[in-house]
Amino acid sequence: MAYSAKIGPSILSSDLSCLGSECVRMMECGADYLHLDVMDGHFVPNITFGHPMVECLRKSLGQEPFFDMHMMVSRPEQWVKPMAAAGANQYTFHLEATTNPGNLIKEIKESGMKVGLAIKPGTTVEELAPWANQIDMALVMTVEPGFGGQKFLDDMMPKVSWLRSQFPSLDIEVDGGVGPDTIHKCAEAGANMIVSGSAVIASDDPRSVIALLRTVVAEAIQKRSLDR
Ligand SMILES: O=C(CO)[C@@H](O)[C@H](O)COP(=O)(O)O
Ligand SMILES: [Fe+2]
Repeated sequence: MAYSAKIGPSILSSDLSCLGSECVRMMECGADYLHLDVMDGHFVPNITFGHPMVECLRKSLGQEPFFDMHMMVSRPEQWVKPMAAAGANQYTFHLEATTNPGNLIKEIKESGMKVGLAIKPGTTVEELAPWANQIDMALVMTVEPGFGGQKFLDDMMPKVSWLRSQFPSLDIEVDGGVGPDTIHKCAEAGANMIVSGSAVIASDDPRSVIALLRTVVAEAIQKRSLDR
C-alpha cells in the first residue's frame, strides 16, 4: 500500500487579493500540498487564474509547496508547457475536456509533471479506468466543478470505493464539499488525497481542521491494511 493521507487546501475560497500569504498560511498550518483551481469560463461557468499567477506563486513561495493544478479548462493540451514552465508539479485535467487522454498523459509526463485525471459527477468511473495505470492520481469530483462552498455529493462514494478496490496503490483525490462533516465517508471509501476549501480556509483554526482530516484518513488507511 504505497499511498498516504495528504491534505491539500483549495485556495479558491481564500481572499484572492492575498493569495501568496494565504498559501503560506496553509503550508504553516500543516498542508501537504496546495490545490490550485484553474477555471477558464468555458469548461466551467467561472474564471480564476492561469499560469502567470502560478509563476508568481512559485517565485514567492519557493520550491517546496507541491502545486496540484486542477485544470477546469477546455482544451487542456494548450496549458501543459506553460504550467510546467511556471512551476506546477501535477497537472490534473478533466477526462470530459479532451478527445485524446492518452496523448495528453504522455505530454504531461514529458514536461516533467505528475498526471492527475479528474471526472465530473456525471462521468462514470469505468470511463476513467482504462487510464488508471498510466496516471499518478484520480480525482473524483464530489460537486459539479466551478465553485467552492457547495454541498458534498454522497453518491460519488461508490466511485471512490470501486477505484480503491481495482487500483489499491493509486492516489485517489476527492474535491468539493469535503470537511470535518464529510471526511469519514471519503476515508472509508478509500480516498487518500483530500481537497478542502471553505472548511479549512474559513475556519478559525485551520491547523486543527487539517490535522483532523489527516487523522481520519490515516486511520482508514491503517484499518484497510490490517483487513487485507
Ligand atoms: O474544484 C473545486 C470547485 O470546482 C474545488 O477545489 C473547490 O474549490 C473546493 O472548495 P470546497 O467545496 O471545499 O469549499
Ligand atoms: Fe478543485
